Amino acid sequence: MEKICVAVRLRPAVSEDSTNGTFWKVEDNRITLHKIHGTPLSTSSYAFDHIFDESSTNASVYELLTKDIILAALDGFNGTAFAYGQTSSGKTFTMNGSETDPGVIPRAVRDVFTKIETMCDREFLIRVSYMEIYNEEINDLLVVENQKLQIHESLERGVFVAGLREEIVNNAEQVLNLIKAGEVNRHFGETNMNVRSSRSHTIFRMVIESKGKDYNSSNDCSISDVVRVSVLNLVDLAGSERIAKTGADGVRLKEGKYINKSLMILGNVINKLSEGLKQRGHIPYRDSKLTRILQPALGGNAKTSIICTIAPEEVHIEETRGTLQFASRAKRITNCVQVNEILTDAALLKRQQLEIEELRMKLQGSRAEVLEQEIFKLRNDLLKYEMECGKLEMELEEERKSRDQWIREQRMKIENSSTRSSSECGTNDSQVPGFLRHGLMEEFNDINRTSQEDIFKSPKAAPSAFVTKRSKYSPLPDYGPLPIAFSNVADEDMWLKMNNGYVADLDSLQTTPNQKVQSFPTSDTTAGCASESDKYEREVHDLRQKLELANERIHELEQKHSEEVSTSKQLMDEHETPKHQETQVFHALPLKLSESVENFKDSFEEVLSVMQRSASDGKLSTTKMLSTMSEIGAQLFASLEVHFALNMGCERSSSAGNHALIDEQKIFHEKMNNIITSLELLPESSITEGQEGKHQCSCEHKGSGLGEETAYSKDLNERYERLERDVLLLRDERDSLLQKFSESSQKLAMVSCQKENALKDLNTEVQRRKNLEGDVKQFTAAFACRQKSFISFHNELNANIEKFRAQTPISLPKSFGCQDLNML
Ligand SMILES: Nc1ncnc2c1ncn2[C@@H]1O[C@H](COP(=O)(O)OP(=O)(O)OP(=O)(O)O)[C@@H](O)[C@H]1O
Repeated sequence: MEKICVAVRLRPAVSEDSTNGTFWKVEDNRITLHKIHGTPLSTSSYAFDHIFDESSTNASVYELLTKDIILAALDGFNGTAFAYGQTSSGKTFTMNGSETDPGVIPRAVRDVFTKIETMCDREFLIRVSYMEIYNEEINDLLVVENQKLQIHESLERGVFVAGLREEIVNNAEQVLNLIKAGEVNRHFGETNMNVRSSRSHTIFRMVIESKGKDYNSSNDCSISDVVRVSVLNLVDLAGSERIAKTGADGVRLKEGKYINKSLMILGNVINKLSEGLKQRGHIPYRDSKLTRILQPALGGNAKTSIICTIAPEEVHIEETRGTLQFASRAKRITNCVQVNEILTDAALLKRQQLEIEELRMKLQGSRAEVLEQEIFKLRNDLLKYEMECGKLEMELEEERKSRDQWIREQRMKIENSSTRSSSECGTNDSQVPGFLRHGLMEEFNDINRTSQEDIFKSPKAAPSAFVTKRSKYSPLPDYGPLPIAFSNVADEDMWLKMNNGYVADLDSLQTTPNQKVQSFPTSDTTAGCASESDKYEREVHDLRQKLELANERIHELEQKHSEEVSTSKQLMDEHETPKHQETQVFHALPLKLSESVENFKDSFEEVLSVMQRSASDGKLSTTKMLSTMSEIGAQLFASLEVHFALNMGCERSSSAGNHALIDEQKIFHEKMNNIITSLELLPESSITEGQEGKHQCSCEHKGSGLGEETAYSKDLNERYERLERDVLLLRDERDSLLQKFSESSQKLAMVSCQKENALKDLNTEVQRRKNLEGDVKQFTAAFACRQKSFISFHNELNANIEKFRAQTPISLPKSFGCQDLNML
């Protein structure tokens, strides 16, 4: 990565009164706007790689800024140098120069050829072209007829102008003459700012090709076979202009618009490139022909330098600031520079031959490595598969055991029953009817045999569902029993043998169980292949049988799972019912309590109304009233207490609880009725007594009656307060019940959640088993696939070697393989 080199050149002032208020002052690599006789303006201070003041010469600009790029171009690096600035700021003067002070381009041309002469060890081929971009059209300055040329891009040449004349040149004079000729065709025009203003951007291009002179005939790729190609662009841009200042109209105006537009796009590209790599996004190179052609120089593979020319006049201060800001942004751009080397056909051939040789050397080792890796992979696969088989075998063993157990039980039962029937009927075995004796004994002998022998051989008869189920594994009686240990079967040797000899189509076995394994003998099939083939066929069948067993097992597990699911559901339902009842009770409890209170309230009101009546009739003495009230209160609270206790105790809606409540209600009613009756049946005497007493009292103690009433109301207040407290207590009680209810609901939810998790686990287990089954199938398929690929690889290799032997004049050793051919 390399930063673009940016310099600023201040042209000498062209008018006397240019420094009235401010002036640009150059100090080392910094340029600052100063006030006349005053301080520098810190906001207008810029630093660059180089700053050339008014007294600078083109020679110094070239030496410091461009020479390195020109020399690097001779070493194969792309290079670009361009001048940027407002109109009349000295771009053309810098690039082309004058008779006395040649500019960058003539100096570069001379330097190129001077340097070439010193590079005796290399041969150079230099082609030059000269073009302009005028009103966004590319014209060839060396051939007037070549107008409106198009830009193309190719992998080999990158971005290029199609149809542009490229002149092969041998010396500097030749090039300078071509430039001179091209200058004639260039568009210049007069504006208020510049009598000879460039109306187009010009690009002088040198394509420098070189290769080493010494030729080394050894096998190594000689440096003379490597060609360096670099492109050197020396660009004189048209200057940005303010129409008000240039006074352009008509053609000049149109030109000015094109110039400004393309410079604006150049500014955009520079802006984008000056942003960080992450932020920059799309770079609009294609928005103008200028940026498209300069694309490699801007953020691409080129060493680039920019000379920004500025005018010192105060009147141009804004344009100068603009140019300096452009230069500041350009300073942040980095290019990725590398030598451009291409190979001649001979070099390519040599390099490829070397590579082939290297590969050939490696081949022996690499082939073995590849095979080893393959074997290692297969071994791993086999290990996995063996583990799976081991698992299946264990399951199978369990099945066997359970079946044997079942058979033993059945045998015992039969034996018992036959003993019973013999003793009951007074017969012995010989007396059992032949068909029965034969049937039973035959059947269980068969079962016994089946349990002891190969489980894949079906019993002759099917005495139970269990054996019937197992009998479906029987249609392969031709094959031997399962190998004792599967790990002994498929090993590295087996793979090697198989790949040397034949291949079994396991895919077809997968779909058509009864089909025989097909083998494909090759030219070097050995006699032992047939027996090997049989062995592998058997193994494949065994594997298939194991797979089927696994399927069966999975099926059983699924059944178990579904049974468990249904059991769980049942449990859930059972759990739900009491929960529902509980919920109902909890909801009903406050209602019941309020019902009870309501009932008591009715009874109490009834008694109170009787008492009020009696009191107003004068039937009831205060003492009696008080004692009756106390009695009623005591009864009421006692009954309420009982009610609450019953409601709480019997909240699970037991009918006994309800009956007790009703009974308690009845008792209370009876008591109240008794009180009412006793009040209504008060003897007249007592009333009179009471009245007299009352009268007496009123006469004798006028004030004491008032005292009684006050005590009475006080008593009532107290009772009222007590009742209120009780109501509060009841409310608290109700709240705590509700609290308990919500806690219980939460617990219930937790239990349900646990239940669901258990169900999920069960499902996962089933899924896992299914996946396992899939894996086993996949492995079987991969097994077959690998066999095929080994055979085809072998055949292809042989064919390629034969083909190559026939085609190539180079005699190759026998070990030369197909990889060498691919490389070629
Ligand atoms: N460093 C310099 N020393 C002496 N004269 C200069 C210098 N720079 C520019 N000039 C003079 O200033 C005038 C304008 O310069 P030039 O034509 O190079 O400007 P330009 O930037 O190319 O303008 P345009 O963009 O319009 O083509 C010319 O007469 C040129 O000789």
